[in-house]
Amino acid sequence: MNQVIIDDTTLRDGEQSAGVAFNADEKIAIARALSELGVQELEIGIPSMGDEEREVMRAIVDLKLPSRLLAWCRLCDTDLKAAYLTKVEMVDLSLPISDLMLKHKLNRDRNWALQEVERLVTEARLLGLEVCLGCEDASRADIEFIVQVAEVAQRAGIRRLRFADTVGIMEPFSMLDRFRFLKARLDLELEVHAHDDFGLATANTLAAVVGGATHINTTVNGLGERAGNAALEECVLALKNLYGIDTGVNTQGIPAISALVEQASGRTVAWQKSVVGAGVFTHEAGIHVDGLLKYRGNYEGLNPDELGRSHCLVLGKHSGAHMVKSSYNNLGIELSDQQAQILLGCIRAFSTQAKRSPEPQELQDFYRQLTETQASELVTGGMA
Ligand SMILES: CC(=O)SCCNC(=O)CCNC(=O)[C@H](O)C(C)(C)COP(=O)(O)OP(=O)(O)OC[C@H]1O[C@@H](n2cnc3c(N)ncnc32)[C@H](O)[C@@H]1OP(=O)(O)O
Ligand SMILES: O=C(O)CCC(=O)C(=O)O
Repeated sequence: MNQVIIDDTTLRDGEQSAGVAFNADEKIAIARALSELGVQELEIGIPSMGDEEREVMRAIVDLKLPSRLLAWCRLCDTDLKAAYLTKVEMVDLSLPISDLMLKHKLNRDRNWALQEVERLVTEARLLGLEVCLGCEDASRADIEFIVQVAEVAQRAGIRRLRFADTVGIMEPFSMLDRFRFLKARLDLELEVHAHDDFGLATANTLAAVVGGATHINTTVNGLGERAGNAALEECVLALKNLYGIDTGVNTQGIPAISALVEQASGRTVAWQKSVVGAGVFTHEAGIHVDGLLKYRGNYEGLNPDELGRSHCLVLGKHSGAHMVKSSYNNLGIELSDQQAQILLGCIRAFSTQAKRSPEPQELQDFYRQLTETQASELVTGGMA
């Protein structure tokens, strides 16, 4: 299995999520945190956005982080010159490569694309910049034309080709085919950039890796245009656990960076969001909790220890007697089987009505009511 380098684009495509705007301090903090986490490459912004953006990018460059820093550029002189001013090491020079976008976005044709790629890659190399050729809308492009452009670009000095599923329409089997094809035809680093419009960004990214991608674009919490990009946390954990690929990312630091980006972006992470959601290691269902109490491995696909997190077992409508006994045990109360069944009924009724788990004090109250009822029944029975 090939090695995989993460080129995280939280600070570029992540910030493109409508309504998200990081300030300078937030951009710098996120760049620093990603680098400390072990992410090897960071796409830190779009220099052509103006002086302010360039200044922040330059400030990130000045941090001298161990990660390689990239800038995103359109295929034009102004963007390239703006990128040069930031002193980043590498640019992603983006060509809308489908006939659809060449015609309907740029009003250009394939010949123009080939000439401009050759000219601008040459210029970038003369400026001392490493180049990734970004193929925007690659999923709707003629793959033979992608190869033709890549060959021209390679002669001009690119080291990498980015295949962007700009509108998020790929599915894993087609992505696998495309990357196998590109890998067979090109001797270049290959990068995948996936969007989550159909919920397949991570699956498509993994498929690209199997097909030969050497680099993957990710964003923290899956932030990004529309439905977002492939989530850093999902890709890292899936590559590690399902494919045996270590990306060099310290998984223990993932919850903290997720919280940092959640806060800076103003985009709340869903409770059940894989890996980083607050509830993804919380269990209520009786059969699962019983299984976990007996042996964690029974219901553990992803080990929360990898993230410095732990399982959380809660009482609710779907609980079973084992969890009821265990919860009361934690309060120093030993329940009989019969008591556990009665209290389970109380807990179910409470959770359905209150839409939450009972607090320890409420469990104590249920128990007190139960024992008082049992005592009075004993007395009544004795008097009868
Ligand atoms: C798929 C992606 O995610 S691509 C990245 C998208 N990100 C962003 O757009 C966020 C930041 N963008 C911006 O700040 C601005 O759009 C800027 C500074 C880049 C450009 O701003 P403006 O010059 O005002 O142009 P505007 O955004 O309205 O239009 C885009 C122009 O770029 C052209 N363009 C778009 N992509 C490319 C490309 N890859 N290469 C060359 N030209 C391109 C469009 O055709 C249009 O040019 P036109 O004026 O000749 O029709
Ligand atoms: O061309 C690229 O670098 C990819 C740009 C992008 O963000 C996309 O196509 O979704």
